[in-house]
Amino acid sequence: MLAPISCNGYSIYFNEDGYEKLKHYIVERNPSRIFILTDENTNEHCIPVFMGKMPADFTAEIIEIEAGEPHKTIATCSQVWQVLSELGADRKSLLINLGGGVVTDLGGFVASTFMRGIDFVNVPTSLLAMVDASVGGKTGVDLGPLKNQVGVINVPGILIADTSMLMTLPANQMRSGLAEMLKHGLIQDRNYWAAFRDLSALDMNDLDVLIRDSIMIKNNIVMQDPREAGLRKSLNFGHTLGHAIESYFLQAPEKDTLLHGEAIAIGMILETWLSAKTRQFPEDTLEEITRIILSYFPKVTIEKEDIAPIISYLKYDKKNAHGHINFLLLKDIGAPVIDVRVPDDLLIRSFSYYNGQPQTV
Ligand SMILES: O=C(O)C(=O)C[C@@H](O)[C@H](O)[C@H](O)COP(=O)(O)O
Repeated sequence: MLAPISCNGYSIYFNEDGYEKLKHYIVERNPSRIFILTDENTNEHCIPVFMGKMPADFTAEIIEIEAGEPHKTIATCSQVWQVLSELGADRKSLLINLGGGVVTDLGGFVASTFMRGIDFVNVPTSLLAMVDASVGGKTGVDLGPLKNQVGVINVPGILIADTSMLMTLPANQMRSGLAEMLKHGLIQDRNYWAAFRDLSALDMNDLDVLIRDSIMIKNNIVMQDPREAGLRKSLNFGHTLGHAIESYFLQAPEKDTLLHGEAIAIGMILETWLSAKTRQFPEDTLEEITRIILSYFPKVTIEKEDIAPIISYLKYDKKNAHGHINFLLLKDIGAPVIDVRVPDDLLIRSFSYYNGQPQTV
């Protein structure tokens, strides 16, 4: 059994232990009504798993939203607030967010604002939500293509990380979560990063431990800096350019949208290159990181004419201050440097580096 992880004001429980703790939590809090927020995919694949692990007399109203990043909007929140209201939710209601990062981000925000705040519980069902999105208290929605522009920091009552939820997850969604796990190694722990050099050498039991360790890396950072005054910015490695790329692909009609982790994988290559150019990050380690990331994430075509509009999205990054774009770069693996300014010509050249790398299968 994996031991629980103690966070700021709540705990993360693993697998079967999580459902036992949820049962106690419900008895203790005695909510007047229980609602489960889900999307069409998790309603089909994960609600049956969840219900199968709860007592036979457990009842809840299911609220389903449309799946995918384009639905992580204030309009979807309005619909959920409306349904909660129509179904008679009150301040003692409990919202269980059962889904990937869109459901846990949006559901956390809906719960934090409905009647000025009701209890919520996170049951992440994607790898990305399990190791990253549902941990640490960032909740919110996008503003058009701009990522997570509206939200609050607020934590769930408890979080269940049940790795059996991942059994039905498509391979591209598993890869998307892997990007955040790679990030946790790069910003904090060389040994953790090394575990991903050869994924074929790992089995399902290793995955449970890697997920637990990933959550621990993130949680250690969040505990020290819950409101992102400094250290927590390291969790944004790969996200300055990664979010800009994700936003650009979200709104470009001729482009297929990228999953969050797919965009962050590109962002990590670009930002490691910038680290080598501005912070003496070792060139041989840059080459290794690029090779490993590209072995998991096939090259994405970024044309010359895409680069300027991508860079223009950087002005919306939440780490910006006083009109400056602040990058999180690395001196080495496990040695983040916050608030680095990077000249525009280097930004453009970082894309040439990415585009010049050999294609992987
Ligand atoms: O929890 C954090 O802090 C992070 O930055 C983790 C990121 O991986 C995550 O994607 C987060 O939602 C992005 O945060 P944002 O503040 O850049 O929207």
